[in-house]
Amino acid sequence: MRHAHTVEQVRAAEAELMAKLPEGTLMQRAATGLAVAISNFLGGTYGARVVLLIGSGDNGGDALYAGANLARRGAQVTAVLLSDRAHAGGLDALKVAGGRVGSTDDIPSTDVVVDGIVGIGGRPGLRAEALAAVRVAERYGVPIVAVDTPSGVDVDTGATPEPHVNAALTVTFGTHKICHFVDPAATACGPVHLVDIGLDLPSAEVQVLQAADIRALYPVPHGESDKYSRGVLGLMVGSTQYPGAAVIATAGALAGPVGMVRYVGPDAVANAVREAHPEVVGDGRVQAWAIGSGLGDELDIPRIRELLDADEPVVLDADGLKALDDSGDHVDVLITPHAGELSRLLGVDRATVEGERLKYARLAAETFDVTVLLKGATTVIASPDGEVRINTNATPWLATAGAGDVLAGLCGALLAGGLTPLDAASAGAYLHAAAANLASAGGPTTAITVAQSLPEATRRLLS
Ligand SMILES: NC(=O)C1=CN([C@@H]2O[C@H](COP(=O)(O)OP(=O)(O)OC[C@H]3O[C@@H](n4cnc5c(N)ncnc54)[C@H](OP(=O)(O)O)[C@@H]3O)[C@@H](O)[C@H]2O)[C@@H](O)CC1
Ligand SMILES: Nc1ncnc2c1ncn2[C@@H]1O[C@H](COP(=O)(O)OP(=O)(O)O)[C@@H](O)[C@H]1O
Ligand SMILES: [K+]
Repeated sequence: MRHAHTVEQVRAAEAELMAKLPEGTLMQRAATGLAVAISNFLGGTYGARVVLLIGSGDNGGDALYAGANLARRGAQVTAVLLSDRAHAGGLDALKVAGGRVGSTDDIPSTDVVVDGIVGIGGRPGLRAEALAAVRVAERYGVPIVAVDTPSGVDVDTGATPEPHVNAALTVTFGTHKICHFVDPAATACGPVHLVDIGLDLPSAEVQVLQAADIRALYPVPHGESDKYSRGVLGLMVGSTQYPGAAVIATAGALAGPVGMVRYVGPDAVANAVREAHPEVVGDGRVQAWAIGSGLGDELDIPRIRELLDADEPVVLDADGLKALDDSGDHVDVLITPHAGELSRLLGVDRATVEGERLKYARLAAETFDVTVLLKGATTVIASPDGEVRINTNATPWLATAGAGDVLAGLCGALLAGGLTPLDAASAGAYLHAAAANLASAGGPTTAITVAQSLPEATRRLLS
């Protein structure tokens, strides 16, 4: 599991550790890890040209000491000082190692720019001088390695309301920060490399589950299992308007851990479902529901509200979201909106939701007392008790019609298999993305192919 801590948590852990260590130890650890990462990024150090963009704080200090390290190993290192103040010890170390102070004119011919403008002490946005330097790097296509965080992003929310650095690599220290996982800032980080500096941290509200975590959650059948005890899922999805949604969601459900799937809907659609999936049966007792994908004209809000109020857990998707209200106990409900659907639920415009995905996923979880799975390039999952999980392993090829129906069916199956809404959402998002990676293999794919790749993705996870 990966953890993303807040700036406040990082500062507290840093203070505690610094009190026990000789002054400067943490910065040296950070700078050494940073220098190694930059050297690996460049594929070597000797003769490489490195420009450091230096702000007024310790983020610049990290960059200067890393620059000194690289200069000692034969790199030509130039610092561009963007503020009246620069970390004095770091600047001296750079000069002693043979580095020099230069200007933005050095940027076009360098191999890499190191963004030591601001880290966790920064406010969103870039001041004029910093912005001008970053623009030169962008204009000349020079890759930027960000120190701790890409300068200009909002570290604790992942929002990017102002201009910011777009990094080819981010090297962070001690723990991940929220901006490393939550879009749009996560995209601005590029790959994130974590350097251990020995911080002792409390539990984090934001987590990214890894394969081993999902494996531990997955409901694997055992010798005593039968099709009922494995869980039965009811599907209320698709319509004569969108029969494909029913077929696709059913494919997602059957590729989950359930023993049986029941389909409830118009005869013509039920026939289409059974033609594609003969194992599907009709109405009856279930352990969970997946409701809403492609319901179109079939949307029956009173019936959906009855099911939301009943004991069985529910995945509520797409059109079904129109039945959600903020009264009643919905802790066993998982909703799976994309940003547009979440914006309608909350009465906020879509761009605002996309700009602060973590905030609005959390707000919806709190307002409706549900677990929220907010779809997108990175998926944000927020539970009503404040826990947040981010899924980061998807491919943009997954942005294809019907992919959300597969996810709703799969999450329903995981709920029917006995997982909590938070765990069902986590395992669902992870496996959905893993299946998409198999289905796509770097090229176009379809929702049905993603569903068909789920068993193999699950097999690889469990083996
Ligand atoms: N914590 C840890 O465990 C460890 C931390 N370490 C490192 O320390 C970093 C944090 O350093 P930090 O506290 O000195 O803050 P930092 O990010 O350098 O900003 C400093 C100043 O920048 C300014 N400024 C603000 N916004 C701005 C903007 N938009 N554009 C331009 N300038 C802006 C503002 O000062 P002002 O100019 O307003 O007076 C602010 O005070 C951390 O990210 C990591 O790299 C590691 O060495 C070891 C372990
Ligand atoms: N840029 C992207 N990168 C990775 N995954 C994405 C991206 N955009 C969308 N997705 C994923 O693709 C799926 C699309 O679902 P959805 O928007 O509901 O489509 P539909 O309604 O057509 O089924 C979601 O799982 C979402 O997280
Ligand atoms: K930075």
